[in-house]
Amino acid sequence: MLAKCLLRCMLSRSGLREDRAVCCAVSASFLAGSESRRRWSTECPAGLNNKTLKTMADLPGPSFLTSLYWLFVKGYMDKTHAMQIEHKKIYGPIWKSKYGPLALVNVASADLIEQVIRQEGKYPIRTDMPHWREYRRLRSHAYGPLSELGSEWHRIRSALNPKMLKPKEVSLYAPAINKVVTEFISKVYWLREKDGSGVLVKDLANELYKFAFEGICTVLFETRMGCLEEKVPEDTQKFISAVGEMFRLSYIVMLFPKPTWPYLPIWKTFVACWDHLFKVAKVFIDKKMAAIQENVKKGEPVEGEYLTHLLASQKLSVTEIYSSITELLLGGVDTTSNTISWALYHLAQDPVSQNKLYEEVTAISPGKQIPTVEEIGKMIFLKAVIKETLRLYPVVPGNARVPSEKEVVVGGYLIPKKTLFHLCHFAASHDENDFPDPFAFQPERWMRGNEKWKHHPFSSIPFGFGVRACVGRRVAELEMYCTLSRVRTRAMGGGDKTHRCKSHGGDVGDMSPTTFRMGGTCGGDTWGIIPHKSKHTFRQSRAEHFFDSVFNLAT
Ligand code: HEM
Repeated sequence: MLAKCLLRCMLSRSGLREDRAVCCAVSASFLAGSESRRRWSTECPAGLNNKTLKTMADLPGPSFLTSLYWLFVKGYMDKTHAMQIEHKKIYGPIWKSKYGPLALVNVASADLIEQVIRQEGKYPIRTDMPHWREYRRLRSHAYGPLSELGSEWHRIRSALNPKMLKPKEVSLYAPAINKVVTEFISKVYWLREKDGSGVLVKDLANELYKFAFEGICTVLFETRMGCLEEKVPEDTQKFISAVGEMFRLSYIVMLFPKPTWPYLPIWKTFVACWDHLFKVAKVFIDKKMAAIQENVKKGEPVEGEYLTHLLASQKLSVTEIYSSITELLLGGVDTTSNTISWALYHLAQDPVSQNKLYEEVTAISPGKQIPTVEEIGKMIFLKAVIKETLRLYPVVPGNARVPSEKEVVVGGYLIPKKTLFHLCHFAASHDENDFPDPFAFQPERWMRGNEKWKHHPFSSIPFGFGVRACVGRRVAELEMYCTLSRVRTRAMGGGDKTHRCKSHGGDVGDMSPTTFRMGGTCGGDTWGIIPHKSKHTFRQSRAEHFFDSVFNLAT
């Protein structure tokens, strides 16, 4: 049982954001796929048959005790993404990890990740999420896109997808998202003025969580939550904290056998977090339903975007809508926000890229105007900055798949069905064969025509791939593009004068009236990414690192 718990814990660590949905990250042309890519979905590779294939028993990998040693003695427990790279060096791109009687197969190269995904079946499964499902059973809630499985999952996704994934539909959210961005920028100015130094925004990560939550609520409910106001409504601030706490406890709950859960104090807190998440979502959904009923009573047309459309389509029951919306809200809190934090952090460190972005944005969308969706579409470098940020700091550093329909062939090994595959995205997106100097921030890698652009299409798939990929991808991208294209920072001091790390001392260089510094206590209680000058790491514990990046607002 301990073994089973540890296994779940490992996956939860590395694949935490596996609990959060994703969309297809690869272009339509690639989705079409070449013959050589397709062959993996149906048959063994040429020249191999079941007799020449190796089996699970032939896979290299650490023993149970060795795994424990890595986690607890070598200290990789809270940085399993880094362990992916170390294990790949030792065992190669495919290895098994044993946890007592259980074994999982790790794949850590782009081509092997592709092979697994192409054989994932009609209704891909990440993991069975027993603790999330148990909560829903306890409260008689329905399952949502993150927690549902099989054909029922497919039915839910079919209802949620259209207004989330079709670029034309998603572009309709731009004006609403831009209003939130405008408020965010004003808030940054206000916080900067309010601070004694006149330049520092102390807790940027938290400001971005609030911004992202406001953004997703605007899309789903067409209602403002007031997250960016001076005094944040208690329920919404609590929602943000509950997301972090729920993910933190998710990981701990899985350390214990299921029969013990009802007796654990942390299970009670875990349940309380979910109760709050469901409660907040329900209040907003009920308000929207009442407004629709009112319109119907008055004989007025029922108009609106995401939730209105979902309710009107009647494809999901009301309880399914409660659960689906709750799970969508979860995906909107610390995904885009952490990515924006990291992007800003790197731009602050890299005046050349910062200026390149500034030049691109101001050339395509001159003046102070808000870039249109069409203009954003032309901002190639802006998109490269986000892609590079997600390559370096994938929101989901390790995902999972359980091929449930039939045995699969991966890397010349015949693997029985229902085997748990750990997709080591962090190792793949830091492979120097695909990305030379893999830890360096180089947005140019993503510019077509650049020699460095040549990488395997599965080497960095931050939103996943295929039918189970992130449902929020298009909304997330729009939100990140709108934000970065409007913060419009321009490096003025040049060199290292444009950024100093408070934790490491040193002054902050030139302080023009258009300069602001952004500090952050990072990650909070969530599996956050801590932007910090000298310590890029994924941390779970609350940390007080400041990243004091200096920006010169060129508004
Ligand atoms: C930077 C932003 C984001 C990233 C990098 C990201 C990444 C991911 C990834 C990797 C997955 C798993 C995909 C798979 O297993 O193949 C996922 C799933 C999911 N994401 Fe996102 N996500 C982001 C933002 C969002 C947002 C804003 C929402 C809410 C609108 C969202 C909602 C979901 C949901 C509901 C799932 C589960 C989908 C399913 O299982 O069918 N995500 N996401």
